Amino acid sequence: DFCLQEEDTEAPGTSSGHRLRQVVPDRDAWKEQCKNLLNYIFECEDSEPFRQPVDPQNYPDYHGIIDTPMDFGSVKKTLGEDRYENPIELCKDTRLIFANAKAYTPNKRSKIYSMTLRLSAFFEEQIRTIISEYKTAVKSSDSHKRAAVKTQ
Ligand SMILES: COCCNC(=O)N1CCN(C(=O)c2ccco2)CC1
Repeated sequence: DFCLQEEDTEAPGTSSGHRLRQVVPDRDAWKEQCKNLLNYIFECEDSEPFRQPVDPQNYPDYHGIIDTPMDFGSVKKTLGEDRYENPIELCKDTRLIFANAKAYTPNKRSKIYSMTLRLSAFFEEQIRTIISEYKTAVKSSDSHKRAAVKTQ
């Protein structure tokens, strides 16, 4: 892992001349990665029933069965408004979309429910790397903080 050398705590380009270029994992990269993943999901036909909230006019029993409705439009809006702290929170909301469809569907062969099976398989494949890289970046930035404290 990366740790700060003595000279790294000084301002860049100090009297010590050139400095080693630091490669530090970016702990904010997950946001753009999730934006791109959501855009791809929005392009998928399978996401069509899940891009906006259910209209109770069309499904009067929906809100009696589903306690916490969720849809990809809401997830995208929350992300865009910086109301997710990390990709784990976004993953939790997205899994709610799939769990709601499984809870509401009258049977597991329904068209709408079958769309969530393909969509969730794809989402889980993609989000695992985003979360893994985020957790690595957080660990690395924590070690940077510990190293910096040591040098003070
Ligand atoms: C064009 O989209 C409008 C908003 N969505 C919507 O009305 N839905 C999506 C949620 N939903 C189900 O998960 C479901 C499972 C089995 C039958 O339905 C009910 C239908």
